[in-house]
Amino acid sequence: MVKLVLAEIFNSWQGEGGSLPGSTFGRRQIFVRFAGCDLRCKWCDSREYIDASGVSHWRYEVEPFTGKFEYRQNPANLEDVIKVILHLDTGDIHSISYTGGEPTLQIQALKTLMTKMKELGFDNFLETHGGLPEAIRKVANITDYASVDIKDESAKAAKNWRDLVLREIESIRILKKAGVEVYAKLVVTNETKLENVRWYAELLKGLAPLAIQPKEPIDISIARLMDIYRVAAEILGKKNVGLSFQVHKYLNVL
Ligand SMILES: C[S@@+](CC[C@H](N)C(=O)[O-])C[C@H]1O[C@@H](n2cnc3c(N)ncnc32)[C@H](O)[C@@H]1O
Ligand SMILES: Nc1nc2[nH]cc(C(=O)O)c2c(=O)[nH]1
Ligand code: SF4
Ligand SMILES: [Mg+2]
Repeated sequence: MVKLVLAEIFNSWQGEGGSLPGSTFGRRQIFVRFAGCDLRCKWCDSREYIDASGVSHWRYEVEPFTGKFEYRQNPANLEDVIKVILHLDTGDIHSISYTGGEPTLQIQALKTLMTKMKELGFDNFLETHGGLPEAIRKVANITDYASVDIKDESAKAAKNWRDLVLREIESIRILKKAGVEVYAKLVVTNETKLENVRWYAELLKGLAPLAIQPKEPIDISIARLMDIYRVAAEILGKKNVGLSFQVHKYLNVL
């Protein structure tokens, strides 16, 4: 039987991605948040879920936006997960979002769930750090949309940060080749270096658009954000860069 180590399932609006192609910002989604991550971004807002061994239960919304949850023990059964997703289907669901933690760490279970959701008529949106291109390859042909983070040096996500960025680019290449609508997301901080932004933009040129997302809570200055944007646009082209904010946090929804 297929098992998944999950954190939560809920129904909301996609709050990130801005207006770039590949973004599903503002669309209704059912979010499936996987537990466990192999990176340690210093500003991660899902920190309580990145050590999977500490996530004994997953929770699911009883009804959308009620704030009422029920809890089940991990690992979850695929059948229960599908039942919960279908119960949360409000009839206006654009796509199912797989996030985390890092969903691609449980690639076999993720692939089974994504395949099942396609069979049930849903589109798949993958939110990933992209650091595992070999895993990405296994789900590329059942993914409709993907947001792949490029981890900035200031995130201090991993020891070999440059290698991580190159793997993220490789994941984007694999997704694009499979026909996925993919964009890259860069979370920027007041420590983000312009020379690094130039490097990411060179790597992404001709490959995917870039959403620049200020780290929350926002402390980067507007002047700095403008500099980062301009440097990226000079290399990627004016139409291939945009801002993204975590709008769900302003709405106070999940
Ligand atoms: C929690 S991560 C899970 C998916 C995957 N592990 C990743 O990092 O892409 C979901 C998204 O939230 C973003 N994020 C997490 N914490 C953030 C923060 N404090 N400010 C802005 N974006 C944040 C991540 O960069 C990522 O794009
Ligand atoms: N509404 C909403 N939009 C989101 N976009 C990315 C999210 C994530 O944590 O992956 C997220 C999330 O947790 N909630
Ligand atoms: S990769 Fe994603 S889940 Fe993992 S620590 Fe970074 S932001 Fe959090
Ligand atoms: Mg989030």
